[in-house]
Amino acid sequence: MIRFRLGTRGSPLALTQAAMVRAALCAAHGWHDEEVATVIIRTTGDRVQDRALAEIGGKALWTKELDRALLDGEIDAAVHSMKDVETVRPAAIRIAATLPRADVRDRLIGAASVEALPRNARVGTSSPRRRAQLLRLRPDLTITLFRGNVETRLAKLAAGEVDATLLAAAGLARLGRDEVGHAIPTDVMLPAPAQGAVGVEVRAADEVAHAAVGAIDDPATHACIVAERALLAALRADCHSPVGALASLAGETLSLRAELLAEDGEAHVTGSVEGTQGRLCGATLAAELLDRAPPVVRRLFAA
Ligand SMILES: NCc1[nH]cc(CCC(=O)O)c1CC(=O)O
Repeated sequence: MIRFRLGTRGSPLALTQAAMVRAALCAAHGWHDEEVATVIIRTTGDRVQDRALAEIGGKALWTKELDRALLDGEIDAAVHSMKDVETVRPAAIRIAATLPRADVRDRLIGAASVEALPRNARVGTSSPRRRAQLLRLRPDLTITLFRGNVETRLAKLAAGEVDATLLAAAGLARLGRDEVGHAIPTDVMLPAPAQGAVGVEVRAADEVAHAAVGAIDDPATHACIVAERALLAALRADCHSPVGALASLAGETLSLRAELLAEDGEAHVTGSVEGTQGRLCGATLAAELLDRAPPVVRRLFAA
């Protein structure tokens, strides 16, 4: 008997994350593996491999089809890498759980550190944040567009298309590739908001699914993700914006750090805030950063 249907993208990373959610649900409710169905949903982002995602312009590249399947009742919940989830979600959908967060850092593959990259090295990434952060530290680098799932990128690197690339430690670890590359400390490069967090969304009106999924929520991770996403929302930014952000929780106190950059890293602004309320921390820090941002940075963002 199928008790619960989990929707996911079909990439190896997405399937691994869906399996983690399934295992957590089974452990929490005493269900058997075969009682949780994994429904693979193909998304626009999976089909478009050759252009920068930011260039396509459309948002919701990874979530639109999962949202539709969820709202149509084809699935009971959708599993996401939270960093790919749009800043503003439909009112009929809500985040019911985040799994305990993995290593939040990026890993550099191809050199031991950003400083150790050879002069004028070519680094492949399609992330505007990683591009801006790298160019800020190393204006001599050539950043080239790099797409595809984790294994594709590692293959392109091995084939010599670029000298180095950056990938999230969390994704590498989930694919059993944790030994690849070198972790970049978060004080050198702040990760993307919500990097390393797997989230599960349900229909806002589905109390049964909400309760079932809520049982696997990690409240500390959830609080941090709320703060980081609130910052993005206040900036009217999304996962294609040159923004790094990282929250941590000590007791009741949230600490949120963030960085906004110009596209080519020629200017940036960083700051931090502490508080007990994630949404307020995010909004406060966003306003404070916008206030201090150089014009070339400010014009990329909101308000
Ligand atoms: N944008 C792709 C994406 N979305 C989530 C992860 C990694 C897993 C995570 O951050 O939870 C990745 C790959 C990467 O950035 O290297």
